[in-house]
Amino acid sequence: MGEVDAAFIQSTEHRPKLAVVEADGIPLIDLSVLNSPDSPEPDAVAVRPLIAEIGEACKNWGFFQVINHGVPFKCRKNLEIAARNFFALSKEEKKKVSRDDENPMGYYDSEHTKNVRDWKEVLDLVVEDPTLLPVSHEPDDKELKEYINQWPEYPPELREECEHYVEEVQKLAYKLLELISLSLGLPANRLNGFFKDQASFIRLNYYPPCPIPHLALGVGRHKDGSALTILAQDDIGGLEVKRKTDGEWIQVKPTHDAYIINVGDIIQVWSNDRYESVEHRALVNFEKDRISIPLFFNPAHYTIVEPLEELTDDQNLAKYKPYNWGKFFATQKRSNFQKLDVENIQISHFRLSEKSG
Ligand SMILES: O=C(O)CCC(=O)C(=O)O
Ligand SMILES: [Fe+2]
Repeated sequence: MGEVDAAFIQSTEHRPKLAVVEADGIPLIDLSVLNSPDSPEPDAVAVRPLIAEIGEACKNWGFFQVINHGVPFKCRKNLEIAARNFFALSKEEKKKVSRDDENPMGYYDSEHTKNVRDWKEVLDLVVEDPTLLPVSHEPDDKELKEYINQWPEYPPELREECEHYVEEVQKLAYKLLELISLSLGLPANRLNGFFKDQASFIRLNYYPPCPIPHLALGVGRHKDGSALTILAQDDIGGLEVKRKTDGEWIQVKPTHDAYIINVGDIIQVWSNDRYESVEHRALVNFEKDRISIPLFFNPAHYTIVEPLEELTDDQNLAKYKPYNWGKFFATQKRSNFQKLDVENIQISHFRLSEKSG
């Protein structure tokens, strides 16, 4: 294995199978009905089949792809190119915008998922600059800090491309939240209100070629703590989703100009488990590098996440205790930065019934 650090090696059961599993992929959903010139109300009759399709995809997969989503292709392509140019810089140059204890936004190449090192480099940015989040995971510590973006000097266009991209993708996020609300039988705007002081992040992921793709992962298996994640991947492929029906790891084949949408932990809790946040991971490639760009759509730090009252009653009791989103996030960050010997915080820790998540 030469000089590869043992911290990257997955235990046997978590190593990827590199042989392709040909199987039913995640649903591909066409949003063109939303883009018709008279832009229909989200609850118009013409949109109902789409709402049903989204509801089924959220219930059965927790993951789907969308096409004809309204985000201009050029805007995504430009950000991808700028991201590539950033990651092509020397380590020394990239480290000028390293994240640190003071500012958790920036560049890093040493993340661990479930205590195994990920084969990736990352630039993390907040969507609202600055974004307020708790300083500490301690429940009684009310102090907040500002998360601030560190923009690299090179390539100079990265900032503008990123801000433009975020603006466009957020429109898609709000449309999807409306459709998801409606699919749960709620008013279209029921979920959007939580995002007023949103603590959303955009992450530029870069996966360099890897000499041991059968032993390591770009990102180890995990669920997103977000409400919703909107992911752009390039045409290399590598994302795998754990299929709910049989626990098999299924590849998400790159589809031109599609976005991959996944239900995060927060929607799982809001929906009282009608929709589930599903495990996923990213494989790496022996020859090729890969870029992916998730936008983690999160509510304000002060949001108390709990099953929505409209979705619970005497027959369908709340399955989770309320939790504070900012504290959840701060706890997660704490165990990501250091390689802690504790299990990362999960929504299952707030579960009221016996079933574990
Ligand atoms: O690179 C990918 O395809 C997935 C990345 C991911 O799941 C994440 O950054 O949370
Ligand atoms: Fe993820």
